[in-house]
Amino acid sequence: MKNRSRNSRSRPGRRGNAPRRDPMVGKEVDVRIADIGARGDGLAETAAIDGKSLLVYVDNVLPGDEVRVKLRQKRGDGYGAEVISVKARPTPHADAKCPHYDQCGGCSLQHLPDADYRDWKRQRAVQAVMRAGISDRGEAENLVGGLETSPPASRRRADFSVISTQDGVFVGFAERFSHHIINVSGCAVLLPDIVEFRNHCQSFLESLPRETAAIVKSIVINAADNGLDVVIGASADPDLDLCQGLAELADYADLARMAWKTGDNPAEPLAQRRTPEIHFADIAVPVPAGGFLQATRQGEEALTRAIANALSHIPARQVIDLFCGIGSFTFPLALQGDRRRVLAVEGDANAVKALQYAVGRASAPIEVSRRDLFRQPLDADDLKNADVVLFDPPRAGALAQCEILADFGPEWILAVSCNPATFARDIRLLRNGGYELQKVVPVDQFLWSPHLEMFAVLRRTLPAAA
Ligand SMILES: C[S@@+](CC[C@H](N)C(=O)[O-])C[C@H]1O[C@@H](n2cnc3c(N)ncnc32)[C@H](O)[C@@H]1O
Repeated sequence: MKNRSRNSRSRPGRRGNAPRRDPMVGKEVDVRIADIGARGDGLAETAAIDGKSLLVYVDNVLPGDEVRVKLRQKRGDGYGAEVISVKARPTPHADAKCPHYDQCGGCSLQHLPDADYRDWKRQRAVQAVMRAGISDRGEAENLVGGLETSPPASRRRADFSVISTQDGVFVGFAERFSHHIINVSGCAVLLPDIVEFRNHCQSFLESLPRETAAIVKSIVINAADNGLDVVIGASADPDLDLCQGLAELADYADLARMAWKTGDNPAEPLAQRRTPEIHFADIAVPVPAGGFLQATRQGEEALTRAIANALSHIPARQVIDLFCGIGSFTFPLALQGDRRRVLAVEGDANAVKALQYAVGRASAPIEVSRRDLFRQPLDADDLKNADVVLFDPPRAGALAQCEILADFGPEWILAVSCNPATFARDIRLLRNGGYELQKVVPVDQFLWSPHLEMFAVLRRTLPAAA
């Protein structure tokens, strides 16, 4: 059953200005899939239509597939398109691992045979290295190591959207090609505890009057080491009955904590049995409500291992950990292998507070600083005593900081990135400043999706600016 959201209704008063319908939308064409693009869709070129061939992006296909497609919506320089019929599939598609695969917009690459999937992901890293300026494919291939993949059922964070309509309650992810939310009562990538709690939430919301359930808009779940940490996002505050019902649900599911967040207000705890904690290098760190965690424990371990391997060749006493969050890498940097002094820098107040608390309890050689690294990156003076800088920015990358590192960075830089596009831009900047890219490790924490994390080692080969 579809959920009808306000977004999908036509808006009165705008009809007179409605844009003209694109005459290409709805056309049916035959295509042969040439490749899988960066967002995971099949890429194909149509035969000439009105004298011009078009690029189409097709979901759920493999290179070599011959399919008839219907053009849906304009997308960049081409059109998104939907398969109407299949003429040939020279490579058999892999069986879907998830019951919602046909509908869910989440992990769209389950139909790739495993070896092809792994190769496609690794090639995303090779392409990013080439976009960073290493144009020789052989050289780029040599720099990129094997893909580190997380297993199914290991994702420890879920951001579910929630919508309650006359057709029912929907707690899940957006459907492919639409804003409709589908119920994901089973999920091949999430930890089973998260899926089970999602199912409890749906039943609970279905038991409420519709206008009460309708204030709930999202459910964010982090799996801490000692239980689930849940934040319910809503458009209004809960009344006493709802608070009571939710506290009972939290108790029944043995959650570590449940919090409520109205609009942009801070999350307020509704029920807490234990402070949610996560361990880095055996140090327990309290997890802020809805705070950032690496998506899987295995992914975090792969990145930590890659950092440790790099540092085993680098004599480093002073390390700067930029965009450090609650310290996934900070504690291993300070406490594993050679002990090092670490300056850990982060913009989010809750993350800084949690990290400071854990550093104090562990008496670790770590100084924590809160700073907006987009507006106020570390300058030459801040960087002068560092042997190594590690950075792990959000998807936007670390442009402002890399501009300064290119001129004044230390001998070694370790870069972690969750976005191949900004990774390429930032690494290019550093290379132009005199760094050599020595190694890249691709880390797959988002199984069967186009997302990819990368770790890179860079060494200065030209002197820093005076
Ligand atoms: C990809 S996470 C990495 C966190 C940490 N390294 C880890 O592995 O857990 C990016 C971090 O950058 C922080 N961040 C985002 N924008 C920032 C900014 N402008 N200045 C400083 N930190 C920022 C986020 O709060 C988040 O903790």
